[in-house]
Amino acid sequence: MNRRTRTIACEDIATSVADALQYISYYHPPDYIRYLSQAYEREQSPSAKNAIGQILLNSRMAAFGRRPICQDTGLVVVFAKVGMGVRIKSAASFAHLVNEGVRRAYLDPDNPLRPSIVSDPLGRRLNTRDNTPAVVHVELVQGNQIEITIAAKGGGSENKARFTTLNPSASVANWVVDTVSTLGSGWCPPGLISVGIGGSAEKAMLLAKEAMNEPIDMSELLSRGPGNVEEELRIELYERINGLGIGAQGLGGLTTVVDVKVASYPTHVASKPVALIPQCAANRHLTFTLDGKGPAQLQPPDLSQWPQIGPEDLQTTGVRRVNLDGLTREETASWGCGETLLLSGKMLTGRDAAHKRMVDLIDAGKPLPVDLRGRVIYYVGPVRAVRDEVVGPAGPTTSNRLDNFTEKLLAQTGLLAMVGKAERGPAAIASIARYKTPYLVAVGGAAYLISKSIKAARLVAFEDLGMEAIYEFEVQDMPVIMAVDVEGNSIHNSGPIEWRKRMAADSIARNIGV
Ligand SMILES: O=C(O)C[C@H](O)C(=O)O
Repeated sequence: MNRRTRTIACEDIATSVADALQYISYYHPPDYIRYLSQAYEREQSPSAKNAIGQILLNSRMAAFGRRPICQDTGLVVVFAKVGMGVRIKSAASFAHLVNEGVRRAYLDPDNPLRPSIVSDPLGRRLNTRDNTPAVVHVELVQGNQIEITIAAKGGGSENKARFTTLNPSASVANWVVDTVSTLGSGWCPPGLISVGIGGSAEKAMLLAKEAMNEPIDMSELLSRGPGNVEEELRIELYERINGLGIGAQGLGGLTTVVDVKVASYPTHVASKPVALIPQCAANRHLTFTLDGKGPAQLQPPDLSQWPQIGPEDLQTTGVRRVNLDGLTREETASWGCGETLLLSGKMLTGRDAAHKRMVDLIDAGKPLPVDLRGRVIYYVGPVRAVRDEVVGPAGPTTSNRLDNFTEKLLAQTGLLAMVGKAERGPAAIASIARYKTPYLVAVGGAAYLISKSIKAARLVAFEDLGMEAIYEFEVQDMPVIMAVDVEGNSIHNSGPIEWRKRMAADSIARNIGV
């Protein structure tokens, strides 16, 4: 190893961070694509297969179009290992240099990313407008280089992070499996579950967060067999989590995780801290090294490794075409759980902040700025449009964050249907059944593909909310799956149960040699 002190220019850090964030906004890691392609081939649940197919097609389109894989372009998380033989030529802090890179990447005019960070999280929750600040972890290590692992972590999967301190004798595997079974699918499976064990509370979380960026190698591990207790746990968790039958987008199916990561660290004799963090289908991370010779040189991945899935492969039989202009309650009542619909016509958008404002207006007895009667609402916060786009990537956001507003909105407005992502909670399902207002899902992680079915976008209300404002979209053949029907039946309840049973029956059949 070269032990001379090396000087690294501040510009190299900012430029490399900006380039890396642009790169991961449109290039999935090839290992994830390889594993997801295998999951697509293997999948037997039609809805889950369709969802994985959409994620793969979206990935290829994003890579060629150099536009974000997902509308949630993430919270930037950096793990920097700074060699003690490095001198950084800068009057500013390391975090400041990273944030300069973040700012440039998110405001890049060719591929603007969605600023999703709010300051004053307890109070006014004001968007910082350039996605700063990043979360930066720095470790001093031997050597004279800086190794930076950078990730853009989606909010939906981050929301499902969990932590516990177990008794030293308790089973980590049981806690992880029980916890994953309660997470629902807002974390956008198929992805990864990463587990950190030991250290202290914050150390366990960091272990899990860092481990999820390691290469995906579950097939290799399964064929060579475990070499230590961490690897034994990885295999057990991989099999048991997939055995839950959650499947892609929680629709029920064979693949919930393509890998499980486990990292551990010595801990107190009385303790067993355990952290769990899911990684969603918008799996975005990259590691690069700076050695004083300029910014990192990032080579595009070999896109021939991306499967050639086209829209024609995603048409399932019996797709129902729906005209949103002139939609009636009789028609929405005929939609059955699990059916694929292609929506055309006008729909409104609205997510967290717009829902809060609308319900505040209802509570204050004031009129809403837009009439929701007879309309369909899509829970989305898109990326800003560029060039000839009418809207940037525009995938669904997690619907159950809006459950608290649902009863009031359905009772007061005459809304006809809702489109979002993942399961609804019991109270929202009861409201859906009470007001006969079904709930549909679009595929989380297929945002660029979905944006291509949006033919026009018009700002309608709450402009100051930025990407959270209410728009009217005109869509053509936007693919969605019926998730909760007007009787309150939910595919997110029935799908996983069905696939869990099928997998259990299959493994019984295998064990008795049928
Ligand atoms: O913020 C979003 O657009 C989506 C969010 O990441 C979510 O998964 O709910």
